[in-house]
This record gives sequence, structure tokens and C-alpha cells, in this order.
Amino acid sequence: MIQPAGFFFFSFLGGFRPSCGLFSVRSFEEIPHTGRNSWVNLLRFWREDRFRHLHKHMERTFNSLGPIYREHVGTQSSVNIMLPSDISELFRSEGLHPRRMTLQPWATHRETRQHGKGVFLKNGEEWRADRLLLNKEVMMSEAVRRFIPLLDEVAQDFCHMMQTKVEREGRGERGKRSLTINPSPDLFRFALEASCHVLYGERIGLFSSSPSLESQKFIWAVERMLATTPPLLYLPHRLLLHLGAPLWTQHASAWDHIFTHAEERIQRGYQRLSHSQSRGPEGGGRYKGVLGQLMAKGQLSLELIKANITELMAGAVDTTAVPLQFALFELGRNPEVQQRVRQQVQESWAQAGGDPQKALQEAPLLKGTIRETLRLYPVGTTVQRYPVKDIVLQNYHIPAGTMVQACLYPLGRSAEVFEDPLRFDPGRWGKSREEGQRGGGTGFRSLAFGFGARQCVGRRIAENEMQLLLMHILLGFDLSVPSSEDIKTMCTLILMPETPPKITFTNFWCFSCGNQGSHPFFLLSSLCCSQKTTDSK
Ligand code: HEM
Repeated sequence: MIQPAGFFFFSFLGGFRPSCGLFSVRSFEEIPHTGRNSWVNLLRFWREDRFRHLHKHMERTFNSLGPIYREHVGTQSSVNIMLPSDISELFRSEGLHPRRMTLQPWATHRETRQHGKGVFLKNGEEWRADRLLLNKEVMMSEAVRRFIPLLDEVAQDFCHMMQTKVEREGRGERGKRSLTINPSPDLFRFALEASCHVLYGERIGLFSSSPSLESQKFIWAVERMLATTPPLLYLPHRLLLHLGAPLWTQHASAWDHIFTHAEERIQRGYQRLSHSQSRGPEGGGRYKGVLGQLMAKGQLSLELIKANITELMAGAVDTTAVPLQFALFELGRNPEVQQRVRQQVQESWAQAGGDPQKALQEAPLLKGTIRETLRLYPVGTTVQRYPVKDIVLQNYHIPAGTMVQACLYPLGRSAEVFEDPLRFDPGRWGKSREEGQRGGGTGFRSLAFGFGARQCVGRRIAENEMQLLLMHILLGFDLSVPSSEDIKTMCTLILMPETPPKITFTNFWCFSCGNQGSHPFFLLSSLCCSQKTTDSK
């Protein structure tokens, strides 16, 4: 069994202590709870619309019951925690194959519809072996180096599309035109275009004047799947399935659409790959996306490749499009922060000589911006684990197999964990661990992508995709917001704004030569023009 580095050392220090001299461990039953009757609790959830505001409900409950509580709602029971020290203890006790709560309705759907039955339900060593093969194509630095240019191309195209829009529809004098829009639909298109480029190695033309209806339908299907999942987690969904409940029907048809979309693209990718292989070595040199890599290597069966690509596609769009909305909003309402990040980005881009990966490496505030956004607005509000051995949290005994949830929304906004928690400060992540972060230094504060063997497999795609887009936006536009009031949020399966925020984009312009934003040297006209002179030599 493979364990994270340091596991044995930590388990030796912090393993389960049934009771120790000074204070004895309290029983599981003594953990504060929100009510023992899970069906009464479920009714309360429905009545008070708590599914939509689960993150706020958790925050309130921690405030009233303390840093650990039990909750029983419908078919789900969990122990909820929020302090980094407890979360680190939980992750130390995870096995190789924690079951993930969110996959249950999906798994039932797959079983009943006979879609590659069982493919997603692999566990243990078998699952781990597949995941390691997948990691090579999406997580390892060699893979990241290959797909960054693809993401960069889409990010630059997004900015050109936006520039044209601002010039055409914006107000103000030439060179400083502004346009206030809800960027959400464009960000969804960006996320889908970027993930298709990386996964299938092909562009799907979503920035063209007539983007395909098929792609828009895919975006709607993912939204519907996410929105219908939370209630299904708390209800006996096999029963719903047999009753033909509308919620279940919507959920199932959304999944069917996602599977069909992925199936068609995979089929096309497969044909392209066979075609290029038949043309001999000269056809095989170009990077063909994750799908092409997996097919060319042939280590996973076609069934498994399909399953993994479908899962990646389903997880790829909303997860990045939504935090980008929050990031633009926070940068827009914090102009000094925006200027600090922009300055770093300008310098790093100027020094990187057009190499996007180098530019990102030299601009840590961009990474800080993403971390800070996900601290305040975690896409997934919880990370769940089933410990494989008994553990002690807050001096309560937690039996192996209990579902324990690390609650990221209350964690990210806790004054016990973060100094001035509501301040948007990308710089806090570059500081030494103790600065800007409270409560001792075990880490486990930035957990938006989960942790360990089962952490988000799309993490590197997501981080680079979001950073590249923000980099080009900051190079090309000044951002502001018409209203700096806090955004009201709601939970579907992911945390999102109740109403997408409006953002004002103002084009930058070099007054000397007329170069427009997104040009690396746009602001300092001397740099812009000197670059032109150098180029023309
Ligand atoms: C800001 C963006 C994203 C966030 C915050 C995020 C967050 C997460 C989290 C918390 C998990 C569960 C991890 C755990 O239990 O330890 C997860 C799993 C997963 N994510 Fe992401 N994700 C993001 C973007 C993406 C993208 C872009 C993709 C696909 C390209 C993706 C695909 C997946 C998949 C397939 C899993 C399941 C992995 C497994 O169980 O093996 N995610 N994600």
C-alpha cells in the first residue's frame, strides 16, 4: 500500500489513542449534533431551502456547536469538521480508495443504464493503477509543459474576442473604451473550449460568430446534472429511480447527454489518431491532447479511456468558469490588489519572451489570486473521506468507515485560521506559513482541490487555465465593478453566485503606436514601441 510521504512518522505520533491518562476520549455519541431524526432533518432542509445554502448552514452550525458536529439528513450521516489540525488527522487516516459521496447517484445511473457498468466503481489497487497512468497525462510536469500552450492559445483568443466586443459595443473615447457585461456565458465557453483543446487536442470554435448549439447543450447538461445532484444525495435514489421522479429523470437525462457528447468527440479523436498514425512518423509528432496520448500509449483499455475522458469533461467546465467569475469580481472591487498583480504579470510576461509557462512561474501573485478566490469561494464546499481506521478528532472517537467532511467554506472564512479572513489578499499565500494564517502551522488550509491520492485529477489543467486567462485579461484590460456589494452565493453541487456579477472591462491602449491590449507591452508605450522597433530590425 502506498502512503503519502511522512505517513509512518505521523501515524506513530498521532494514531488512535483509546484513552490516555490526563483526559479520556469521549464517545462518538457525545459529538454535538443537529438532531437525531434524519427524516425530520430532511424535512427541515426542504422547508428552509438548506440544500441551496448548505455552506451558510454549515458556517452557522460550527458557530453554534463548535468545530465538530454530526449531521443526519435523509440517507446521509456525516461528521463535519473545519479546523486544519483535524483535517490533517483525517487525511492521515485515509486509505487508497475513499468512496466519494458525490459519485453515488451517478454510479446508480450508470449501473441502471448499463453505461460501461462498473467502470467508475473500481477501487483499491486497481483504481490506483489506472489513476497513476492518468496522472502521467494530466498531473505530471511533463504533461503540463505539453498542454500549457494549448490553454494559452485559447486564453489569448478569449481576450481578442473580448477586445473586439469592447471596441464594438463599449462606450468612451477610442483607446479607453469600457463595456460592462455579465461575463459568465463567455467564461463557460472559454472553459469548454480550453478543456476540449487539452483533452481532445482540437478546437471547437466557441469564439466564432456562430458557436455550435451542441456545445451549448453540453454546458446546460452539466449545469442540470450539478443542480440535481445534491437533493439526490440525501434521498434513497434507487426508490426515486423506480418511482420515475422528475428530479431523477432530469439527472439521468443530463448524464445521458454528457456521455453522448463525450462519446462523439472520443470517436472523432480516435479516427483522427488512426489517420495520423497511418501517415507514418511525420503524422505522429504533434501533441494530440490527453485522449491522443492515452490512445497512443495503449496502456488503458478503450472503455477506460472513454470513462476517464467523460469524467474529466464533466468536471472541467463549471469548476473553472465559476471561480473565474469570482476572481474577476474580487480583482474588480479591489483595484490596488489588481494593480499589484498586474504589475507582477507585466514584468514576468516581459521577461518570459512569449513562454507562458515561464511567465506564470514568475508571477506568484496569479497563483495567490486563484488560491484566495478558492479560499473564499471553494468550488466544492466539502471534501469527504471515510477513514480506514478509528481516529480521534477534537477528543471524540470516530470509528473507521464514518463519513467525515472537511468543510471548506467555514474553514476559508474562519478568523481562527486566517487573519482578516474576509480581505481578498493574494499575497497572503506567499508569506511565511504563520503570517496571515492563524492557529499553528500544519498546512491543510488550501484544500480546494482535495488531498492525496484522490485529489482533483484536473487540478493542473484548472490552475493553469485560470491563471493564463487572468494573466491575459490583466494585460489587456482594466477591471472594475458597478457594484462592490458582496455576491450572494448558492450551492448546487458547486458553489456559485446567485446572480453572476457584472464586470466592467476597459481596453488598454498604447497611445504612441496604437497597439491594443493583450499586447505584452501595452501600458508603457516606450516599451511597446521599442519592442516594435526591435521586432522590425
Ligand atoms: C477550480 C477548479 C476545480 C476545483 C476546485 C476542483 C475540485 C475538486 C475536488 C475537491 C475533488 C475531490 C478531491 C478529493 O476528494 O480529494 C475533485 C475531483 C475531481 N475533479 Fe476537480 N476541481 C476543479 C477542476 C477540475 C477540472 C478542470 C477537471 C477536469 C479537467 C476536474 C476533474 C475532476 C475529476 C475527474 C475528479 C475525480 C477524481 C477521482 O476521484 O479520481 N476538476 N475536484
